[in-house]
Amino acid sequence: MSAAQPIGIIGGGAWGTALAQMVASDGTAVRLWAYEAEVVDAVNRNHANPLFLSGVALHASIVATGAMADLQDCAAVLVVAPAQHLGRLIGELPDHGQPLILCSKGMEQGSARLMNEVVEAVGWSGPVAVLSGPTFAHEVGAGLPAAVTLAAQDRATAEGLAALLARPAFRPYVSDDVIGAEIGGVVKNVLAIACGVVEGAGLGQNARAALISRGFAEMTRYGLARGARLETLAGLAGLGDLVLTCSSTSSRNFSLGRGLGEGRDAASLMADRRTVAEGAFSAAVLVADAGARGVDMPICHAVARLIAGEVAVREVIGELLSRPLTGEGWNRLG
Ligand SMILES: NC(=O)c1ccc[n+]([C@@H]2O[C@H](COP(=O)([O-])OP(=O)(O)OC[C@H]3O[C@@H](n4cnc5c(N)ncnc54)[C@H](O)[C@@H]3O)[C@@H](O)[C@H]2O)c1
Ligand SMILES: O=P(O)(O)OC[C@H](O)CO
Repeated sequence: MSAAQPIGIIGGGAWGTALAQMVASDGTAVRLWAYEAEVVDAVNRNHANPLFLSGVALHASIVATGAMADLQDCAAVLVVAPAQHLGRLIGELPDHGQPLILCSKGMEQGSARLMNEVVEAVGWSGPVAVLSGPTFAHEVGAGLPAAVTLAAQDRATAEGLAALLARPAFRPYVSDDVIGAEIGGVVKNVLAIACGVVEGAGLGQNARAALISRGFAEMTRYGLARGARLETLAGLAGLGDLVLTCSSTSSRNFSLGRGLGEGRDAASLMADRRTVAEGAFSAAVLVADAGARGVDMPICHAVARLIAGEVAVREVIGELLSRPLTGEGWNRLG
């Protein structure tokens, strides 16, 4: 890794573009791979990405490309593609052992793989890290302060990448808990949909707070079952991101849930959007994987059924409220 080399980014959506802006804020050269030719064109001609991050004047050191080979000499590559496309895109990136920093928050449908497991299956030869935390793209793009978890199995790798990415308004906290950092992001997206439903159905703020607390218990049960550490789940990538995403209509997951709570159906809500609400793609595979591990996730299960159109909002709320009374501890399975 050398500071003189450019930093690569795969994904010209809101988050990839905001990260490009953050990295370039000290003059660092950034190569931004984007799927849409119109994004490549707008970044290179107008230093803007009106399709995904409007209103941000991008630094001139950000150069966009549609050719993955243009990222091969980068010091590190941030991977910010939607989770269902990540494996395919990394397979197109020339592998010279450069570090990958996974910034997507999702689980692969079919395989139930977390993003670091997808990369492992591709056979990437270099170090792999996960960057996750409470970070709305439009705020980071505007240069507002944010803190994230940056996790890699090898602590020296995490520290090196944290030094490469840290900026005055962007503060990575290093960790060696890759699984915990990923699970926080996956589960909070599903729970944010549930919180949106609570808002859309007008169930009140008490219900929202209860859902965040019981949702965190689900995140913790599942995370611990997969070997994550409690301190990670209670940190930026877990509870921190859960609180952010469950509290704001800036969240695409929350706003999808709000539409469901207002009585619209998932298929039409999803068809209406260009942006990705990862929780809609992760919910079913997450609860299936949790079930296979003997972990009960009733709120996430309710979201999966709503997304699939299997149940109406009123019905699912009635089911959740009529579950048998139980203890509050997060180590119990049910
Ligand atoms: N937006 C945020 O605030 C934010 C913050 C943290 C993490 N994330 C995560 O970052 C990831 C990317 O989200 P985003 O917000 O940057 O995206 P976005 O919702 O702004 O845009 C959609 C993205 O999907 C891409 N895309 C669509 N079809 C594609 C295809 N067939 N192949 C490859 N790419 C395709 C588009 O090019 C675009 O980059 C997600 O996993 C998300 O959870 C987002
Ligand atoms: O808009 P959302 O719901 O994808 O959330 C964006 C980020 O993950 C918040 O940290």
